[in-house]
Amino acid sequence: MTGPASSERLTLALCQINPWVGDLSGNLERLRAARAEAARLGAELVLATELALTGYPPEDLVLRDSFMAQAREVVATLAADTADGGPGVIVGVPWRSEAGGRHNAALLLDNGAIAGMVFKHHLPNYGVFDEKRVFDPGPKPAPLIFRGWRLGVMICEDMWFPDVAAALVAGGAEILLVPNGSPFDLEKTEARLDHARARVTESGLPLVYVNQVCGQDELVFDGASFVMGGDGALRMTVAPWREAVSPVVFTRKDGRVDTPAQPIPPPPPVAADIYQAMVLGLRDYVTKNGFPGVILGLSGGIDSALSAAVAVDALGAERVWCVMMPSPYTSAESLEDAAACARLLGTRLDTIDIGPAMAAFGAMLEPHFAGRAADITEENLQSRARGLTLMALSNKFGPMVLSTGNKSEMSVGYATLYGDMCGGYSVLKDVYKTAVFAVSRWRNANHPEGALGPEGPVMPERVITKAPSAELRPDQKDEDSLPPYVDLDRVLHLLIEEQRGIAAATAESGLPRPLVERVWTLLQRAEYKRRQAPPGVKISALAFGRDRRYPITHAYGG
Ligand SMILES: Nc1ncnc2c1ncn2[C@@H]1O[C@H](COP(=O)(O)OP(=O)(O)OC[C@H]2O[C@@H]([n+]3cccc(C(=O)O)c3)[C@H](O)[C@@H]2O)[C@@H](O)[C@H]1O
Ligand SMILES: Nc1ncnc2c1ncn2[C@@H]1O[C@H](COP(=O)(O)OP(=O)(O)OP(=O)(O)O)[C@@H](O)[C@H]1O
Ligand SMILES: NC(=O)CC[C@H](N)C(=O)O
Repeated sequence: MTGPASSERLTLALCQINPWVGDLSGNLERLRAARAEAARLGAELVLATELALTGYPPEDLVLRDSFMAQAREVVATLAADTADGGPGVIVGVPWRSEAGGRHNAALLLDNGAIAGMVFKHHLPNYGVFDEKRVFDPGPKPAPLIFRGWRLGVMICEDMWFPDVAAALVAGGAEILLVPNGSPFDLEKTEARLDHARARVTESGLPLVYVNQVCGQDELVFDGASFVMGGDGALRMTVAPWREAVSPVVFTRKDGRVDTPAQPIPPPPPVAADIYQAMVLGLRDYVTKNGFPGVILGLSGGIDSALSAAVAVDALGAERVWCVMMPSPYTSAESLEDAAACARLLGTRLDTIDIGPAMAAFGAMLEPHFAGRAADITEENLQSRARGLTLMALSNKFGPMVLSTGNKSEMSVGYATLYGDMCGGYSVLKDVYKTAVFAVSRWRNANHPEGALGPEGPVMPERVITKAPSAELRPDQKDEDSLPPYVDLDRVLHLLIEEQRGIAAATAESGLPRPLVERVWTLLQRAEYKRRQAPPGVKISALAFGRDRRYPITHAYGG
């Protein structure tokens, strides 16, 4: 089916795959498999994602000469494959130019050789990106010539500005091809489509956008590749959150290049995207770091219930181990709810009473605490007894501890260092508590595509409707010490994602200024805790960590 493209027709395969950062030989095999599938589907050209041969983002790995040398060897192997008369490949790889620059490059491989290359011109250096640290910017590219077609390749960020597309148009490009390593966040889909449409409107050319689908530390990439016609209308979308090799046939007629419109499904609901991001982020973190599974404290509360559900959907019930660790303050309701969650999810549930640990620490510290009333110290001891227990089980049996704190808690420091903050990874870290409720409801009513967990509900309704409580003292409720979560989350969103000051956040939220001031103070004061928190999936447009880098020590008052 394959062979040279006819002069009027080009079948291109969008290669939405999951490269592993640093696994060059594995990525070579992934690309070979995708190319074989593309050939089977009749494609003449495979469009892979940004830095597909090394995985994206490779960060400081590219500063190593040995890494760059290995990337070159893998390119030579893949280029040699294309001597078979099958599809050519446009593949992303870090590349040293003749002049010695280190570039984020896309290479065209065809007929057994490197047939052309472009270097990324705009290196993103904001938010989670640090590309200027490791790459040199390339010149504005010229179109690559492939079997009689002039292909305008612009790498990810290069689509976000007009100048690269303009240079490609000036060079006679007929189609714009955009390989991406574009991380998911809740505002990203719209931004990508807006930038793509702007480039199409300026150039009149069709545009092919292909993105990787994977989890990489705190980033998750949703795929969501698409093709846009020269009129700015979508011609085809690739389902997000899973790998795919999707062919698209372009025809050239009367000097215009186009592809027939395919049905475009409606975009998924926000809760579905948040859920799928957490599932893929956790699955790839656990799998790529070689853990047999995860272990977590299941309290009967909503955070651990949702974290457990995500873990089961990501890894399968047999790789998720839940532990209920009651104290004298644990209610019968919590014990029942934890048991019901584990039953619905089909996971193992052990019960380990932390009463003996509390008694032992109480006795050890008693002479030293003499004359001091019980306070938050004793509450934190309970949280730490649980953290210690989970860490011991992790050490003995190998599963990674899954941390369960959400973004509302991480914002205000409502979590215990070396206690419930123990863990290797967190799925809720960038999800506000109000979204935790919404996503839990969504999962109880839906079975996500590809999920390994149950078809039906994953937690009893009562877990969603009861008042959140840390149960660290009798009758404790979160809202005794925090504003109601709807108010807290509203203010946090204004202060964090919207970057408002106290006065603006007060005016926009309509909430009392002292409440906003208190949230601001808690937010600033908790930076030291966040620096010690485990990594977690970036979901919002401004996640803690690389995206929002505030000093721990500062005197700015908001
Ligand atoms: N700037 C800074 N740099 C470095 N360290 C700093 C620091 N400021 C305080 N510290 C240190 O941090 C420690 C205090 O932090 P930590 O020991 O964690 O304790 P702390 O933040 O005082 O208390 C834990 C909070 O989390 C809440 N909690 C706990 C457990 C579960 C939940 C839940 O529902 O999810 C909520 C609990 O109700 C309480 O409000 C002290 O040792 C203090 O010296
Ligand atoms: N009794 C318990 N048994 C097991 N784990 C617990 C228990 N209590 C707390 N944890 C662990 O500590 C985390 C912090 O929980 P806590 O109940 O203090 O507040 P939370 O943030 O409301 O969480 P959740 O909604 O899961 O209860 C829980 O998510 C859970 O992983
Ligand atoms: N890899 C990149 O260049 C990513 C930057 C781009 N603006 C995006 O997030 O989609």
